[in-house]
Amino acid sequence: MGVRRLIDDCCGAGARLMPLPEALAIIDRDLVPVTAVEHVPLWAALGRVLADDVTAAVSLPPLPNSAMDGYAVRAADMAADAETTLPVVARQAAGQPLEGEPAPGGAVRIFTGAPMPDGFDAVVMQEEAEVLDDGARVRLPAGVRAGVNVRHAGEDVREGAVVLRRGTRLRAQDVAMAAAVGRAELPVGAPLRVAVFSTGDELRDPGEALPHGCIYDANRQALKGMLAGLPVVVTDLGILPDDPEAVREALARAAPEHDVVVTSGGVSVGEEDHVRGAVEALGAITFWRLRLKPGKPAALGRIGETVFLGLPGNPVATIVTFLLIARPIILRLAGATDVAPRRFQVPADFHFEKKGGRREFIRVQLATAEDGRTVARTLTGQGSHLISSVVNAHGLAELEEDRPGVEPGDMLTVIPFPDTMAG
Ligand SMILES: Nc1nc2c(c(=O)[nH]1)N[C@H]1C(S)=C(S)[C@@H](COP(=O)(O)OP(=O)(O)OC[C@H]3O[C@@H](n4cnc5c(N)ncnc54)[C@H](O)[C@@H]3O)O[C@H]1N2
Ligand code: MOO
Repeated sequence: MGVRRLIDDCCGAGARLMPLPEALAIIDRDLVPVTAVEHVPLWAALGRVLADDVTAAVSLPPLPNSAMDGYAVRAADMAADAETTLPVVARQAAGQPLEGEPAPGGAVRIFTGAPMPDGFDAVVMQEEAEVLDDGARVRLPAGVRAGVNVRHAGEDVREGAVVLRRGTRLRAQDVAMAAAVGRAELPVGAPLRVAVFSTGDELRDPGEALPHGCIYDANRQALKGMLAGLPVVVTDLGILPDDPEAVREALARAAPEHDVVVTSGGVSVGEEDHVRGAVEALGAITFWRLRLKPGKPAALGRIGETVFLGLPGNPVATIVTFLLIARPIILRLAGATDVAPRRFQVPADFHFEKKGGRREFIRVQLATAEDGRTVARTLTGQGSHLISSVVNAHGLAELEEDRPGVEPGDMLTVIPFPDTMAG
């Protein structure tokens, strides 16, 4: 008979914990976009997921045009090794009709963005031109070659080209591109309906009295804050008691009205943890318990057509599992194609001993070292109950299951926090 040892930071007493990549593969395989398509004006499209490719109705630029305020010329009229003086024969401003006759042997006063007159192929910026006779003539430097300071038609975008791909989560620059190619509206996925609630008899909302043994509910605020950056409408269903009936009833009521229900707390193994049981009674659990730190008790399931996400109660575990699992799920259901968090390689500036065989996500700050390089640092303890560890961080460093720890100079994979959490 072997002697059972006390488990500190365990991988679970016997139970198999699913590795994170396996859980993400299930999400990839099983979850498909659920949102309907709606057409919205550009200002409402920001942050939404594009439901169809956008093709350019016009080339950008539509015509060859000047990159500078100055004088348009024909390179053939210019001396290669000497200054050239030309009469100013016409004027072309952006958005205005051409004034005068842009004849060969003359220069055209031109402004940034104005179309190049036919046959003119170079622009001298006005700082390099000497204006003579009150602007009737201009002396231009030697060596002006065809093409200088001219923007070519279609050099940015060709008419008919796909400029934005379906599945893109629209950023300011994407909306700018849509506008530039003439789109006033875009087809986007309807916002996902997401319900959020917390579980735990010990929880009170800030502003309420705090009886002995109680704490304020931080997780609902964290979840709503992180959801604020996603294409969703959120229903806040408040705090549920540690009571199986109440949890089951709340889930049964919320599920038909929402695409996703996210809970925090009550998914671990204690007899006060009722969330998983309620989901099993109403639907099915897809996975429960991951080889992940923090976040081991995270659960994914279904209640009817609704996706259920049970995030662990420790606040840092809630935040980490939201970023690693809930956020990609929500983006995927919303039709986005690029759903994985971005990862960057950054050298570590600290020593850290990793315990256990879970994939661990520690909170790091990105700082500038003395030699000017960006490095990852840790400032505080890493317990999953320590909210200051996320407050003082810019992102998560990912330590693979079999990694013994971190030494200064080691390369780390860092996931920066998304916008609503970034500093
Ligand atoms: N015997 C075991 N105990 C625990 C295990 C385990 O494997 N065996 N796992 C631990 C891990 S890891 C985590 S994470 C937690 C998660 O448990 P639950 O999801 O059931 O969460 P609760 O027990 O309800 O709460 C855990 C912790 O977090 C606090 N909490 C909960 N909700 C909130 C909230 N909305 N705002 C702020 N803080 C919250 C709660 O008071 C507890 O302190 O289980 C471990 N236990
Ligand atoms: O380690 Mo638990 O997984 O989040 O606190």
